[in-house]
Amino acid sequence: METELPPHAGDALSVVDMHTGGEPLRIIRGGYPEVKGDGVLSKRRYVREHLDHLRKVLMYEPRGHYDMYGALVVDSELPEADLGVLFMHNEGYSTMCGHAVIALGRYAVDYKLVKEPRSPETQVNIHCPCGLVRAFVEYSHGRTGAVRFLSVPAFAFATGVTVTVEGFGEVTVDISYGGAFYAFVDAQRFGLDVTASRSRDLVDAATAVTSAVKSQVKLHHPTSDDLAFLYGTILTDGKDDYSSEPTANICVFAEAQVDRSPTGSGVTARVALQYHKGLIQLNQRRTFQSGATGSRFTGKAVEEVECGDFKAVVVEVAGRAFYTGVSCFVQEPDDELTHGFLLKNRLPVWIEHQALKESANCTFHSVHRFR
Ligand SMILES: O=C(O)[C@H]1NCC[C@@H]1O
Repeated sequence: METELPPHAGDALSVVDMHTGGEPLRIIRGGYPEVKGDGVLSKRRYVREHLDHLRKVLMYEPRGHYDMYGALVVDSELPEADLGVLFMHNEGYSTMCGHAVIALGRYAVDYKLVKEPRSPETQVNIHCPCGLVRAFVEYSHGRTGAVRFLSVPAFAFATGVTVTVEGFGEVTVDISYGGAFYAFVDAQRFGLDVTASRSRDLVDAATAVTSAVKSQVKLHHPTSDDLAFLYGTILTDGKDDYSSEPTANICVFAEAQVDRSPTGSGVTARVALQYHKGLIQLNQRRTFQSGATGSRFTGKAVEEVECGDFKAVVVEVAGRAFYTGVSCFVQEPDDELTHGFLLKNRLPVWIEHQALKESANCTFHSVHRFR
């Protein structure tokens, strides 16, 4: 189908839209300028400094929405990578995204970014900012299906850290890394239920925790300072002991953005945490359910590895992604809203004023790190 473009200026941006467990993924296919940089991490810095206006065009309204998520395929410096990728959301560029890896696995096979698809699974090596993630895409009779991926080394960073949370007092959290750092808290601490409470209440509690951890706990990653930041807070149903029943969680990341999926990097971090606490064994698979949509991923720790000083695990996460459409976006020079906008009603007022990102004049807890 040939699409006739309406009046516009500059390059049109073409995308393929997918969703994984309800979480959108807008994959940029064309119209994006060259991304400079020697490697995926330096390309991530480049787009942040030079091309951030295009993230807003594609993620924000009127073309996207507050919770839109995107991926830009880039060249990777790793010989074993089939593709590199940069992730984008309502606040910037994340370092890992499991729901995107699940969608990109299918996309890479369907759009021929890998040479020869193989049955029953085609391996797609995706170089994410956090490192190389190996995806395995079901492939049969020319059709792609479910995807599983093996994470970068994941580890419990600290458990039982008490922070002072605006509006809630002292809250004890665990912090774990699954390609991005998350704080984990049982939603019951706030009198909430991850599957039944109003999203607004879950967002307020999780955002307050994120803000507190960001200002009170200093994070560290053994391989790169670019990875050492808190991406969000995951509220759980507290069901961390092994069970064949699903356990639910909801992830609030970036600027109070709500993941509709069970969160691939969050499942990775949560499995690492459960393994660290001795609650699950290697190869013991658990099912993780999104508190937002009920969609499910599975996750299991498959191998013990080291990551700097940390005892880490490789986690396998599995899920399904689906195509929702293709679009071509344009801009008109006399449209005063063409650059994109967000309704600023998601953050609690006190956080908007205090600015989530402020890190100056913070007192950091020194936390016990696991070796
Ligand atoms: O599945 C994930 O890992 C991602 N979903 C949105 C937030 C995380 O980056």
